[in-house]
Amino acid sequence: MITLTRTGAAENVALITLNRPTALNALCRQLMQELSETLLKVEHDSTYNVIVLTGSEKAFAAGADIKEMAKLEFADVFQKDDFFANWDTLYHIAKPVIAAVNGFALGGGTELALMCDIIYAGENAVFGQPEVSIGTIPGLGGTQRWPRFTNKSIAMEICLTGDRISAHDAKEVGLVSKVFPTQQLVAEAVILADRIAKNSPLIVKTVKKSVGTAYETSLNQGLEVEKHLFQSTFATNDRREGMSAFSEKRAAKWSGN
Ligand SMILES: C/C=C/C(=O)SCCNC(=O)CCNC(=O)[C@H](O)C(C)(C)COP(=O)(O)OP(=O)(O)OC[C@H]1O[C@@H](n2cnc3c(N)ncnc32)[C@H](O)[C@@H]1OP(=O)(O)O
Repeated sequence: MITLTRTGAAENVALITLNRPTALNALCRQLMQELSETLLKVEHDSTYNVIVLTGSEKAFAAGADIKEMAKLEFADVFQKDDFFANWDTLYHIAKPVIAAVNGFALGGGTELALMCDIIYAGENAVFGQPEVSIGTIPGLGGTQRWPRFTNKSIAMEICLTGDRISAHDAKEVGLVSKVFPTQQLVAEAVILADRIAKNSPLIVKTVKKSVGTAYETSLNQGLEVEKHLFQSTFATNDRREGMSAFSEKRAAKWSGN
């Protein structure tokens, strides 16, 4: 249900594709287990620097698997076994993750994209949180990340109505950073991944940690974390190399330490 392809100019971009076409990439347990395993494999393989997560042209993911969920009771999801085990692996990956979203990204599909660091959308992308229309609520971060990434009014409207929004509307409200023709989307996401992958993986990881802190703390706490992370780069060879290379007018050669 998941394919992993090595790509990018330097072959250091992991293209992870959700591949369950018969159910529009609905996020069943097996798919999420495989996704989690693939993400951890890439995370621990130093030959990969950046991850691009995508689906098909028709669907990034049509949400959690409703047919699987329909059989569950409260005790199943709360106590007996954690229905969301492994679902947030994506959010804890230290390497940058770019979501390349074409087609339906509904419910858990939108929430999966919201766990990524950057969202690029194809012109046919559709985002939304339709859980309210099937008697439940977003459970993978939708009610928390929409207000942080857009604003309260947009978040409430999306989550209370279940309405879908287009790629261009998603860009307008700040959910996605760029919109591309559907067929170019993945290539554009890989070009972006290449630009990130040209930098030191060590420093890229530090940048991700610092920006991510802005969504977890107060401004003052975040500024304190940023200051310490900035200072910590002065203990790295890559910081020395980057500044020397600038002065010597040459390309930096990163050692990753
Ligand atoms: C914490 C997270 C919670 C959640 O995420 S709750 C789920 C939120 N998502 C949704 O409510 C969306 C459900 N899906 C749909 O509304 C529609 O699909 C679409 C609008 C996305 C596409 O409609 P169309 O193009 O007509 O395709 P089709 O015939 O409905 O779907 C093709 C096959 O895919 C299965 N499928 C689609 N979405 C899901 C899903 N979320 N869970 C389980 N199966 C799904 C269908 O049932 C069907 O299968 P078959 O051909 O066997 O009838």
